[in-house]
Amino acid sequence: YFSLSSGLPEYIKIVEVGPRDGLQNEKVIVPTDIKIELINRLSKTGLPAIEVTSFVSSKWVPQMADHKEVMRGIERHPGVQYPVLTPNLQGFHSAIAAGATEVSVFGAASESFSKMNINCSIEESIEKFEEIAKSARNMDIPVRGYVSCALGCPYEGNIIPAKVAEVSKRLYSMGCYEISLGDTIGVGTPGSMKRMLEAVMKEIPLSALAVHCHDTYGQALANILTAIQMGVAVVDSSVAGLGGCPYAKGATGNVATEDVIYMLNGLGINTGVDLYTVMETGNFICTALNKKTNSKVAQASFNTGTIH
Ligand SMILES: CC(C)(COP(=O)([O-])OP(=O)([O-])OC[C@H]1O[C@@H](n2cnc3c(N)ncnc32)[C@H](O)[C@@H]1OP(=O)([O-])[O-])[C@@H](O)C(=O)NCCC(=O)NCCSC(=O)C[C@@](C)(O)CC(=O)[O-]
Repeated sequence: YFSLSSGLPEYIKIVEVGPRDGLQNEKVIVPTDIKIELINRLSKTGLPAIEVTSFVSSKWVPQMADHKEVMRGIERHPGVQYPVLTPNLQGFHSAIAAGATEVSVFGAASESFSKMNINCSIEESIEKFEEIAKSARNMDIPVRGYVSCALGCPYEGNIIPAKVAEVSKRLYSMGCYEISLGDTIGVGTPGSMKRMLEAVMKEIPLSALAVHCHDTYGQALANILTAIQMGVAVVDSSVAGLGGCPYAKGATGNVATEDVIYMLNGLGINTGVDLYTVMETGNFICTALNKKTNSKVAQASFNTGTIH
């Protein structure tokens, strides 16, 4: 739904990826009860979707080894989606057995990244995702699809928009209800975001697109603004700007949920999310991890004691 006056979406759905993308790269294993409390607190902020964990190999990503316990331990709030990452049928079946009701498959627009991240080529990954999509369809489980390296790859550098469009189309055609376009290493700019989205929008309805921006080069909010000006109405973000992919060296955190909400509030766009409660949750997880928040809005508010 667009506001006629601004040309921007009236409502933006925020997909909170902090408990998964935010924590997966933390070196010290975060206790399971802290992860559960983080998700329970996030559930009370008005966020419509919270990515809980990944059903991946604990040898590859040790931080996500407690996926079953986290999935089983959280309180689920009505109206909130709790997706989990599943790279293959094995992960899908474990996720469902642990009570997951939505899954995400995660592909890439770069061959090298696909190999490094999930140990198979793009083509092989599509076959695995098709198996998941088929089983999910039979069980009425919604599947979300990620495309990593949409604006650049840590191994290959530039990625052409046509490749992003091609992988996105394959995920959409197999039944993914939404395609989240990941700027995995945060190298994109409003220019490259626009070119990439123009290519993807030729293949996929705008209503099925999301953007997932990392802030490595400080471009995330500008890139998100570009995407929403083009009509994208789903934005992934991470509380306190935690995050980074273990297979994308040097990639810093995801864009902070607090900063996205602050920008959207300023644009008069509804998210249904309470900024103050998200900031308190950011404070909770940063204290638990003994680190400083990456959210500029949280830093400013704590420094000045006010929220604008
Ligand atoms: C995909 C695999 C498992 C392939 O790993 P593999 O070694 O090729 O798997 P395999 O099928 O050959 O099996 C080898 C072993 O892994 C086990 N295994 C096999 N599958 C599973 C599973 N699902 N869960 C648990 N265990 C599993 C399997 O049971 C076996 O165990 P063993 O017999 O040796 O004891 C591996 O490469 C992996 O776990 N990769 C982790 C990838 C990951 O989590 N990356 C970070 C998330 S992606 C991201 O952050 C980007 C994103 C989404 O945020 C968007 C963006 O910013 O771009």
